[in-house]
Amino acid sequence: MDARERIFKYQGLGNDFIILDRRRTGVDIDAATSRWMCDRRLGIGADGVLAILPSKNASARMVVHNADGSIAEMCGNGLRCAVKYLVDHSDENPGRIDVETGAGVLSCIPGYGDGGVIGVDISMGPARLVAPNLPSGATGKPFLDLPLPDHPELRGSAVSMGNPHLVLLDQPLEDAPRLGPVLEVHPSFPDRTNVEFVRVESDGLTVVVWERGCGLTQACGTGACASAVAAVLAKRLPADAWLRVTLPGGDLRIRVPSDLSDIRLRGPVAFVFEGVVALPSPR
Ligand SMILES: N[C@H](CCC[C@H](N)C(=O)O)C(=O)O
Repeated sequence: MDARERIFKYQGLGNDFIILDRRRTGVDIDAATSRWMCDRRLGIGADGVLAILPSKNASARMVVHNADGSIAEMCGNGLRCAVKYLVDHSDENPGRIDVETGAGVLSCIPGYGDGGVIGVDISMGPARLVAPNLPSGATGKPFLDLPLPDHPELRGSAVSMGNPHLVLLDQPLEDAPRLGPVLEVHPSFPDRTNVEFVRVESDGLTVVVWERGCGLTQACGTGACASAVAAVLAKRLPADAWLRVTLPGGDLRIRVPSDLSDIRLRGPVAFVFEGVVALPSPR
């Protein structure tokens, strides 16, 4: 019989994740297993799986598996879920938890309420305008023009939060289902990309995200950060201020320092359920 193990479902603004705690064995899951787990009909259902593994440099290491089985460097909503899970399963209420991610070791500050951790404030590290997972032409310019078959040339901002983002300021939000899948696989991005459709408002942003490896999601933490960075670079919103970013699932708060050195992300998180699943042993 396949090995049975406990799984935990958490969500941040409706961006939902299955957590697998593999700190004892250090064994991650493969792409086929994460695809099955995320399948909302044949499996458990989620935008992704977060494997919690041992770390030499932090309390734990988080590996982000997208619903299509691909691995992402970083996930802002997922990290809030992982931090709540770690506190829920410890005897303390720490003031800070460091977690190792594909974007480095990130410091997280849990916010406590009646139900334990109800929100997390993350120092997301730097936003990068030049990175191996961004277009080679993205030489630190805030904008790049993307040739697209049968679409007027799009002007977007390529921003890496560890994972790649193409931010389209003032692109109609309703274009996301049509243009998102086309831009996700734009050849300028070596490892595909997340795509943000952004309406800039006087006091913040409204954003719809087509996520790499997931499609449309209710919220995207790194996407909210990348969108705020693009708006600050374009001088449409102020640096060094907490900005509202409204997504279909609700609001996140983002703070972009003028040097882009450490982007701050603040938002809610919730436990959904715990279960037992028979996972195929790793092939
Ligand atoms: N699909 C993303 C990872 C999840 C990011 C998102 N859920 C967040 O909260 O940052 C990628 O392939 O880069």
